[in-house]
Amino acid sequence: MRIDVVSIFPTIFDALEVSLLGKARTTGLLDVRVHDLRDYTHDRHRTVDDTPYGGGAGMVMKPEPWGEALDDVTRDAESRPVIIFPSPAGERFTQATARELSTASHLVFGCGRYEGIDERVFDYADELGDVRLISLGDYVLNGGEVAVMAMVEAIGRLIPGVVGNPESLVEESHEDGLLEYPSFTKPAVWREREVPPVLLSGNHGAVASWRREQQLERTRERRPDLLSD
Ligand SMILES: COc1cc(COC(=O)c2cn[nH]c2)cc(-c2cccnc2)c1
Repeated sequence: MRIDVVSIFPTIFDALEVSLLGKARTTGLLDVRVHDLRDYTHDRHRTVDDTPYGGGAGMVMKPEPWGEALDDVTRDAESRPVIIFPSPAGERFTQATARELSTASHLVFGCGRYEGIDERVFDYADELGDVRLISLGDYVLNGGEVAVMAMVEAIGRLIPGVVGNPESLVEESHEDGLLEYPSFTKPAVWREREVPPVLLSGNHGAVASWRREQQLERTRERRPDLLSD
C-alpha cells in the first residue's frame, strides 16, 4: 500500500518510523510519503490560510496549495486513491473503517488546520480520488495530523505481514463487535490478587466460555451502544 500525507507539520510523521510501521516501510509493505503543504505555495511567506468569506473567527486553508498538492501526489498514482480528510464533521472511524481501508492500494491523507479547508478542495479532490471526511471522535483537535497518525496505525496493522502474529489481530476489541476480555500473565498471585482460577484450569472450553461472558459483561457496562448496532 502507498500512503501519501499532506501537512504543514510533516515532521510529526517522523514518529511513524518508530512504531511498528517502520519495519513495514523497510520491507516495502508500506510506501509512506509525507509532503509539506507549504512546498505548494509560491509567495514569500508560503501562505496557506486566509480570512473566511462571510466573516467569522479564525482562518480557512486556501484552496490553491491543496489543489497543487493533491495533483502532485495523485499524478503518478497506479490506481484511484481514497483521499481522506480527518474532520470533526466526518463519518465515524471504526475498526470496520480501518478494515475496509486496509484493502486499498493507495491512500492520501490531507491534514486540515485552522478552522478547516476551503470546501471547493473536496469537490476538486473528487476528480482525483474517492473523498472521505472521517472523524476519530466527537471532539476538536488543532489539526488532522494526530488523527492521521491514529488512522495510519489502525489501518497499517491490518495489512498482512505488518503485524508479526496475525492471530493477535483476531482476538481484539471490536474485531467481533465486542470489547476484549481481561488478560492475565505470571505471577498467579500478585499483591494478594489472584488470576481467575478458570484460566489455570487447563479446561479450554471453560476458558472460552468465561472469556466470552467477560466480553459481554464489559461491553454491556462500558459500551452498550455496541450491542444495539
Ligand atoms: C480545528 O478545526 C479543524 C480541526 C481538524 C482536525 O481534525 C479533528 O479535529 C478531528 C478529527 N476527528 N475528530 C476530530 C479538521 C478540520 C477540518 C478538516 C477538513 C474539513 N473540515 C474541517 C477542522
